[in-house]
Amino acid sequence: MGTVPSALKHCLSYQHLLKEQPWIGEPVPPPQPGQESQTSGLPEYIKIVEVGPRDGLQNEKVIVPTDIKIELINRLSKTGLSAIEVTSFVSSKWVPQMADHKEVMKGIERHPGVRYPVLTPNLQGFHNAIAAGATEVSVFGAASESFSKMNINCSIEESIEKFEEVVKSARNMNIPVRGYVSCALGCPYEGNIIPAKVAEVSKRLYSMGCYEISLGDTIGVGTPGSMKRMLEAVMKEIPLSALAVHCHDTYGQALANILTAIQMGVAVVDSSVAGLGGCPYAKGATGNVATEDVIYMLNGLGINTGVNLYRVMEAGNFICTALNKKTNSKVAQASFNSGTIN
Ligand SMILES: CC(C)(COP(=O)([O-])OP(=O)([O-])OC[C@H]1O[C@@H](n2cnc3c(N)ncnc32)[C@H](O)[C@@H]1OP(=O)([O-])[O-])[C@@H](O)C(=O)NCCC(=O)NCCSC(=O)C[C@@](C)(O)CC(=O)[O-]
Repeated sequence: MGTVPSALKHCLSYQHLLKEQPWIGEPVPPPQPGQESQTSGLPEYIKIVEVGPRDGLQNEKVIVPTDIKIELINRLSKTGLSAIEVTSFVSSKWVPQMADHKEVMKGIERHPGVRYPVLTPNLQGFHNAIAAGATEVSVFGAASESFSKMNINCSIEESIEKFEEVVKSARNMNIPVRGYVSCALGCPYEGNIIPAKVAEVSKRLYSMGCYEISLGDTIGVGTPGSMKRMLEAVMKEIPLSALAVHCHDTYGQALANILTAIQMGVAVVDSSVAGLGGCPYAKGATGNVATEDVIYMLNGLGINTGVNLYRVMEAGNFICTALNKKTNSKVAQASFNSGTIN
């Protein structure tokens, strides 16, 4: 901390913040009957979908040991999160980091009230996921032809056909399917993506039976302005209650974009512990918005997430220590710098 005045050091101390402003670390209780909501027009509850174990780790150069992945998920399961994306049933030639999908899926402790979705690009991935014990899957499409080709080796149209097969099989087995639309605010190969294309792909995924559509700013180029325009287009086609946002923080806009989305009524936010992440097929894209930073912002807005910020920070500290890297969470950095978390 060097020459930082002790008063500021005190302010940065997470434990002091916790003592003095309990709303920072603890989920906000729902309003009592007759009590006015603190959120003034914003959703009262936001579901956080933790994507760290999958999106966060998939781009790590060095293969993360399976037991570390399992331990991370087990720790995240104790934070109050209700959805943790565990792994991807994709080709290990394409994404070597996810090659241990079966072992991870079988190795984790399942906590009541927590869902553990996994990515499945096609029927092969779906069957492998189910055999490993998955009870929820996600298909992942894109609003950019070039990204679709680079990421899953087929056109958007071909991907929709593969996803329909997955959704049909999943329906027969009562397995919920989530749908991703990548490049919702820009593409690493095509640049600008028009909102109408995002709306079109989202509508197709929703119509085929995906219960939730996660709109991915894959390379983190969006701004509150482009987020608003894109959501306005998508909301004409899909109920607000079925939308999620998935923001990478490459240009430092993720929290502002998320705030814009929740001001428009979106109540599901994807994020990654310690801000880990990136997509192997979106060069230069940095991690997802950090879960810690999203919870800190939502706690400050009086929005309930049910997630304990302190425990997420501990999980973040665990994975950063294991990976020997610095956290990307500003909230965790502030706390580490003040010496209260170690
Ligand atoms: C989709 C494929 C498999 C097509 O890959 P392909 O080469 O076109 O597949 P194929 O059907 O021609 O089969 C070729 C080989 O792959 C195998 N194969 C085929 N399917 C599977 C499977 N499911 N699991 C395991 N193996 C599989 C298949 O068995 C065969 O093996 P071989 O005979 O050569 O030994 C490939 O392109 C792939 O694995 N891509 C992965 C891409 C990926 O995981 N990207 C990162 C996740 S997306 C993301 O991060 C964005 C997101 C979701 O976070 C939102 C955002 O930020 O925007």
